[in-house]
Amino acid sequence: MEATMTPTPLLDRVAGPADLKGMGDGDLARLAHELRREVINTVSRTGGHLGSSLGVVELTVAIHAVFDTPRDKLIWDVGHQCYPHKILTGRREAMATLRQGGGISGFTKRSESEYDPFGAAHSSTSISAALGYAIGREMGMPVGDTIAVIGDGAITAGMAYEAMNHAGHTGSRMFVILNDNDMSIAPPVGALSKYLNEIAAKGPLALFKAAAEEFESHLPGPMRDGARRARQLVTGMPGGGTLFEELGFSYVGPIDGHDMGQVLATLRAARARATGPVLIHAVTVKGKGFAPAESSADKYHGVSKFDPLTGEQAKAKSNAPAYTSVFGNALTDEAARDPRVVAITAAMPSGTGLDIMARRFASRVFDVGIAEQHAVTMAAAMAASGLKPVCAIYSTFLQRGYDQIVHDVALQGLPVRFAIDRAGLVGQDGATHAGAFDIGFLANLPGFTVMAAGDEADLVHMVATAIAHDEGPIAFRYPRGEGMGVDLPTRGVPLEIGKGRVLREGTGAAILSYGAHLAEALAAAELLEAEGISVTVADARFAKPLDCALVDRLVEHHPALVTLETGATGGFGALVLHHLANSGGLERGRAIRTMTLPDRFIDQGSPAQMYEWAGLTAKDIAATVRQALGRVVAKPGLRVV
Ligand SMILES: Cc1ncc(C[n+]2csc(CCOP(=O)(O)OP(=O)(O)O)c2C)c(N)n1
Ligand SMILES: CC(=O)[C@@H](O)[C@H](O)COP(=O)(O)O
Ligand SMILES: [Mg+2]
Repeated sequence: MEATMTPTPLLDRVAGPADLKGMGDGDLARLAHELRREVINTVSRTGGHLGSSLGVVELTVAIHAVFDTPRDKLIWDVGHQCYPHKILTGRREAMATLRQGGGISGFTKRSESEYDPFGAAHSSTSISAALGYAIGREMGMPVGDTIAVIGDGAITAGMAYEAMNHAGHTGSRMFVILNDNDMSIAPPVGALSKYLNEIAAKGPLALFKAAAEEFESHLPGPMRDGARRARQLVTGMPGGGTLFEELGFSYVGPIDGHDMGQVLATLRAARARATGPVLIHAVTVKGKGFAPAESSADKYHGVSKFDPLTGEQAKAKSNAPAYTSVFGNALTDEAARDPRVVAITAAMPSGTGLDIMARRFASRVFDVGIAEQHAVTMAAAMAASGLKPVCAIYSTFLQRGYDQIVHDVALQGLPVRFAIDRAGLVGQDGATHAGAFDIGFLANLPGFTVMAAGDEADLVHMVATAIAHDEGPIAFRYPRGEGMGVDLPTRGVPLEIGKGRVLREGTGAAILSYGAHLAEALAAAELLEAEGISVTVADARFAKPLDCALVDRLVEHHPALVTLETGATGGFGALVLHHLANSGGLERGRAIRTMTLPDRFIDQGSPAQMYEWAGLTAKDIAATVRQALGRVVAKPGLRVV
């Protein structure tokens, strides 16, 4: 393939950032060109976050050329754009394993490289981390400069302002590079995005204020003159110019983030002169240099394997609808019936399936930007106003809104509906994106109703249940990807709160499943049946209120009970044990086992691989049942005991 055979003579000379130091500016620009091809070629074979990585190629080369990493700490916000950085920092070969089981992570990760000083994957943490390192340096730790690269999407989150507010106060020397490509995963929303567009529209180097004026004198002639003229145009602006300056930062920019000359000159000037916090505003293009990415609506934010010439992506193999679209369609149906239904996403309209509802009811879907905390509190007040808000947030990102869930929703008993996608292990995004903790952290809250969909049809019913439930907060979880392909009901019917269902009756043992691993529970029952162990499989549906009568029945009629969930310890199984301990159920002499995610973070792989590592496959479930029954089956070659 032509693209894969493109020669890379400069990149071939780069074993690490030190090799960039001897290169002239022209070579650095050529290196960026080679690096971009390399990113396209490698990601075409693995899939991953392509568009964001292509947008920071010049920035990456320039930062490593100008700064002294790893002593200087380069911190990528989210880290999904770090592929060029990985290639330049000794991981070029390892890129073939990107996001694969046993391979390198799709994000920055401290354990992976000394060039990754701070792990990421959840957004908007970089400025706090850069400030933490800067304070470390000020207190005598072996740290050089600190540089945070944050996108225009990530900088919508409150945490970025908490950090800038503090950095403006400490006055610490640090650099924030705002990578403004006018895109989040979806087009960015909000007043801030509009504001950044207005600044960018003033043209290159239009605003050089405060300490930045000092940098100006260190720029090469033509840039200096342009900057000075531009600055004169804006002098007299009240308060010194940009929002960032009001927060105590020197603002430099906007610069063209793909013009290597401009980027290098700006970074060199900033590095030479900065005494306090500096924000460099670089305007970039998401998907830069790869026409299919640049011209697509999502700028190839996240792609599967693709043809590096045409950009055509590999298609999903399954024909079953994804849980996300089942949810999106079911919610749209509910919204059509009840005008009080509104939905909220934190910058993930397509990932959550709310784009489906937005196509019919645009004014009732609210994209709040990367602002999960705000999303939850706003939803609480929407509920208080009489609306029926559905907060659709991935399990892993809901963690960020936890105090709001406790304080604003649960304590006030407000009927916010939480649609929790990406429950359980998600695959290539790895541990940072696993939906591991929501069962435990919601079911421990007084007044919360907590459900998990056993299959896609049940998800439709759970959407209906949540919409009908006005008595307090309610949540339902479901996994990433396709379901079992079961027939979907034409209309969701509210479930009886706190009632599970039995799918298969047996006498030898019982499996009580909570959530979409129901399919594995059924498969385990088949395996056991073949060995003569007849198994009851029940779907709890509710972690809270727990169907205690069902639990008691299973314990009474079976010598062994195994609970199953795709969540961490302290979740559904713990609630079952809690009930049995307090009701005397544990004294009946039954063997009880809880199957949860193990007490460790599980790195990326395919979901099937990850569940294998977690010990949650159908075979593992069957083995746990056997073990509970005292029927230990030996591995081949070993004596049966
Ligand atoms: C707390 C949190 N919420 C949501 C996400 C999902 N997410 C990952 S990247 C992204 C968009 C980031 O946009 P931007 O910072 O502009 O970077 P770009 O992709 O444009 O380079 C979002 C919403 C996340 N990683 N973390
Ligand atoms: C970087 C990030 O957080 C998102 O882009 C995430 O990778 C999306 O995950 P899904 O593919 O599951 O929507
Ligand atoms: Mg962006």
